[in-house]
Amino acid sequence: MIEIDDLHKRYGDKVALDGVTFSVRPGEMFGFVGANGAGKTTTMRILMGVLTADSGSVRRDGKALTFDDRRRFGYMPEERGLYQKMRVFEQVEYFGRLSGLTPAGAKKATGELLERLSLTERANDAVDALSLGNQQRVQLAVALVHDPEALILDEPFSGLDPLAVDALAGVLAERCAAGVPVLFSSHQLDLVERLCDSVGIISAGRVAASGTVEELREREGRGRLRLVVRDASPGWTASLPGEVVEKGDEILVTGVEGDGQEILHLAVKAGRVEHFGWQRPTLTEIFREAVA
Ligand SMILES: Nc1ncnc2c1ncn2[C@@H]1O[C@H](COP(=O)(O)OP(=O)(O)OP(=O)(O)O)[C@@H](O)[C@H]1O
Repeated sequence: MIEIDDLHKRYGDKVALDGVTFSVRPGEMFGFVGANGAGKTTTMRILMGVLTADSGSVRRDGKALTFDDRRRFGYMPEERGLYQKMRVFEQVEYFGRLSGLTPAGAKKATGELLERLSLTERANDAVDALSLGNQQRVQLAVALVHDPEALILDEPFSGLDPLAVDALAGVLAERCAAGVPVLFSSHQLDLVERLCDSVGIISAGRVAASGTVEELREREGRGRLRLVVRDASPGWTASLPGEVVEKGDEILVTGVEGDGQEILHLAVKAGRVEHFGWQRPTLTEIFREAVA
């Protein structure tokens, strides 16, 4: 288990982190989301030892992370960091060797990953001859080549086409299934919702909400009813409690207390109830609420 505990970090007068706490379990895919400047990169840099925190700690199974632990992690930094003139195969293999693989092991792992990320045909091209999306794939191969014990990826999906997104999602899911904790940041909330077991929403240097996607939807969705009432008598919604938004026959009521039976009763009296149910928010709606 990777534990991030009460991290504080200032850059001069600017408070970047104001008590960030969350954890990522083995085999868990954790999506780290937040507005620009919320503190995601700073948190991941501290986790990887690129930056030091003013206070707080980063632990693995209760023990402070060491240089050796981090060497066995796969990291994709925001600033990236490939040798632009080096060929793709050579580069991934080189990083594999740096992370402790044998020459034969590095060669084998590089070949497999390039195949997986559809880069085999570009294996002998220099990185600067590749499109940005393909450079991103190489960066991912570098993070993955040594079969890391944990993955810390800063916006790994940005700039990837849908096929590359699927390929990466498949690789990450496999690593998770093998028990590896995976933490990645992203602004693509639909993707985070689809892929992640858990999510942390960071806002102004604090974790505004965290938990499994299901927990968040359950928690934040309480009190939101959606109804579809056909042929209703005009103006019937005026007596509904809570905040009411109407779109034709569809009615969304928020701030509902109790089990909503009173609302159902009024709806049945007013017209033909075609739908009545609690509405669970999307991650985007939860995000908007959490960072508001
Ligand atoms: N080297 C630095 N010097 C001064 N301020 C910094 C530095 N790095 C980050 N900050 C500030 O710290 C805050 C957190 O930045 P950080 O890069 O961690 O956010 P982020 O959530 O990763 O944002 P984004 O989604 O835009 O990548 C921001 O206000 C940013 O301007």
